[in-house]
Amino acid sequence: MVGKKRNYVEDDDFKCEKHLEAKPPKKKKKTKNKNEAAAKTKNIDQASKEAQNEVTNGYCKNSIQSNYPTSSKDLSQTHVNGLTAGKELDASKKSTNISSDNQKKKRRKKKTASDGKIDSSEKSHTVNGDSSEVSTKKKKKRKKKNKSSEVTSAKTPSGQPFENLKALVSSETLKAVADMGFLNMTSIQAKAIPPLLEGKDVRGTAKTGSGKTLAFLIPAIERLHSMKFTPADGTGVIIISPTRELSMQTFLVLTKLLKNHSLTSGIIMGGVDQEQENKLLTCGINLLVATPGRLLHHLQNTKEFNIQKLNCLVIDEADRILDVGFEEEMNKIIALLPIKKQTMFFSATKDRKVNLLARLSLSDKPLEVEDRSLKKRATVDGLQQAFVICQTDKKFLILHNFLEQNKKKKIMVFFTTCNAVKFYHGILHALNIKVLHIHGKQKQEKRTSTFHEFCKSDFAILLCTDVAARGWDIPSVDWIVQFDPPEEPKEYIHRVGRTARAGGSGRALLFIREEEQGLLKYLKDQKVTVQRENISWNKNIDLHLRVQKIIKNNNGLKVLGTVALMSYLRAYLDSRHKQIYNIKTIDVNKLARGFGFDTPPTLPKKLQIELGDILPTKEGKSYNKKKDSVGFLTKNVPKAKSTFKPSKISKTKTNSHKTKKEFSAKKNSLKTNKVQRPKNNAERGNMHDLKYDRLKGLKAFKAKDRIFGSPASHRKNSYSKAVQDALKASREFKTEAKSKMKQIK
Ligand SMILES: Nc1ncnc2c1ncn2[C@@H]1O[C@H](COP(=O)(O)OP(=O)(O)OP(=O)(O)O)[C@@H](O)[C@H]1O
Repeated sequence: MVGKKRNYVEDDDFKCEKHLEAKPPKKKKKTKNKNEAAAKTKNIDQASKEAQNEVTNGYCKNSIQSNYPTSSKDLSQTHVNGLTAGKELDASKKSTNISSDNQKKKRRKKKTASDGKIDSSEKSHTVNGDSSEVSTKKKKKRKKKNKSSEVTSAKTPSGQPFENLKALVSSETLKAVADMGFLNMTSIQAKAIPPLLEGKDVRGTAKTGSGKTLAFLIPAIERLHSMKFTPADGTGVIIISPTRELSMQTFLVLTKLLKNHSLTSGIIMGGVDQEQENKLLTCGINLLVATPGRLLHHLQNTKEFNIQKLNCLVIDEADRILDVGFEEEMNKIIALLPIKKQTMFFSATKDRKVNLLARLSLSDKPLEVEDRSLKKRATVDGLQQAFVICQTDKKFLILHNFLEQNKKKKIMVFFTTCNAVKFYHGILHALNIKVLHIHGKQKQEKRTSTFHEFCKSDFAILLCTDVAARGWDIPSVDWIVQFDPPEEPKEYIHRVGRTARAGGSGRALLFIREEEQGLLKYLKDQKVTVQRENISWNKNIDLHLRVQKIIKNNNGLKVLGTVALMSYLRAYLDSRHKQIYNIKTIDVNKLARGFGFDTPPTLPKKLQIELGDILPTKEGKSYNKKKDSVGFLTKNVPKAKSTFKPSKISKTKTNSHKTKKEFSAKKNSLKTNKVQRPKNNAERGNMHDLKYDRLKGLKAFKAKDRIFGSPASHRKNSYSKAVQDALKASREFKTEAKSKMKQIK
């Protein structure tokens, strides 16, 4: 039972760090031989594993964090990497010192320079201790891997040190921050932490990867620490994040910061057993990280969820929370929370909707804290951005070429729809390119495991949707490729923000069609500079045929491709930014080729009608003519010249049905009757009567004559010969039928 004041994952996480700390260079230096050292490490590993199991088992019963033991470990591993890198840097510094000493000695001994080099490297091996056991290949890998960490250390913010907060922040928190390897505050941290510690409401905006998480977590922890919060006080801080992965990430940073505190922390989010979460909330979670939907559920249904003493509400990526349709939930959540509380909003971009939310939840006008450099440039300095203009059918060829050339890189490739991610994952897999994929329609377990696999990898390719665009702090991502431009233009900034984080460097490549260049104007307005680049794809001409073959032989992929193409069109149809994404500019043939189809697949009628409505049909210039040439849509949708107008029938389903039926009935009757076309109005009137007669029978025809009091003979003379013949035939038919009936009787 978790009744004591403690952080549930703390032990698990802490152990991970201990495990790493178990191999300090000094200890290794002392060991006499390699075997002894290896045995020692083994023992430590085993001991730590055993202890870890105990902890995990102990908490499995009571805490929700036990759902993510591996993820916690993995993530903490990646976070701890920074520390390890720091140590290695120190070690390398030592080794250089030693090497220079050696050189002096060698100079004294008049040895050759090359000898000196060898010796110095040998020395550095001794200093690093365990590195002698590591193969050179591994060392190279590690060096590469730590590149970004080195950059991070090199570019550690030169601002105020965290030590300056000594008077305001507890020693427990400061120690944890120091243990995380952070000495100086980033700009947003230096600006936001002091007013937040004073209890002010703050709306913070700063570039991606600038350390916003610590900026809101430190004051939130300090607030509860100063109030001596215990589990019996319930929840004092709620941190809302838009995605599950971001929640987990924030939660892990939180657990690191709470390492020396007795405050409790927990996480609730979609895709996790609610019963377990109920138990967790019953225990009293002081700092709670949550996704909006699940938080609302517990606020409405879990009686034990105690928020009476709620002090602080943090909304991370506030604009995204409203974008992804959580507006209603957020309004309800805010209505259910105590009015008197401190509120913090953080994001890399601003939105008008956030103003609305700010007005709803902040008691006074919030203090605007903004990274000054945002006014000059919306993205970080270490980021190189380029765009390539390509036609829809060439996009995949360029991507394939790009991935082939960057096999040893860590790459994220963004798509607009889940179906596109699934489809291209299948195709690349069939083309023997190993890729990971993540999207919103995946089960949570799969999503989490893929996320951690990508985090851990030195080089890997991750295909993803915008579910991965916000807040993910993945180490050493080299490239952000946007295969589809973002549906929401401001999402561009968040996508490219997954690289060049914390002072590091990275590159981004955007694929756009010529007609989508409106996005560049938007980006320019947002102070994002993107350079044009030309990328070759000529070598890949036969790739298109290979993809076609794959699709032909794999029905699953064929279906996925069709669905992905449909989703693409749907996204275009539904886009709010018609000035950038205009359906009229899409050439469906090229689009289909981009999805590996020779000719476009048959689309559902509903979508056909929607497309027909939107695309120019009168002129029949581009779309219809092109479609006709490959037979696309011609089966089901009439041509522009036809009297049948889709625009009329698309209003309601029932109406359209009627009109269609009437239309085809008229057409069929005209065909089967083979009646001559009427030459003048009089004849047209007679024709109508004749058709009426044919359709409804002679009886109805005569009854009509009776009603109007005009015998059929009255109009006889004006009838054309064909009409008279028809009348004669029907009369004959009638008498014949009568006589036959008599015979039967
Ligand atoms: N003071 C600091 N010094 C050095 N590195 C830091 C500091 N604070 C945070 N970091 C590191 O910077 C990286 C980015 O931090 P964080 O995820 O908080 O950024 P963010 O501004 O929230 O980004 P995003 O807008 O993408 O969510 C993390 O790896 C974190 O460990």
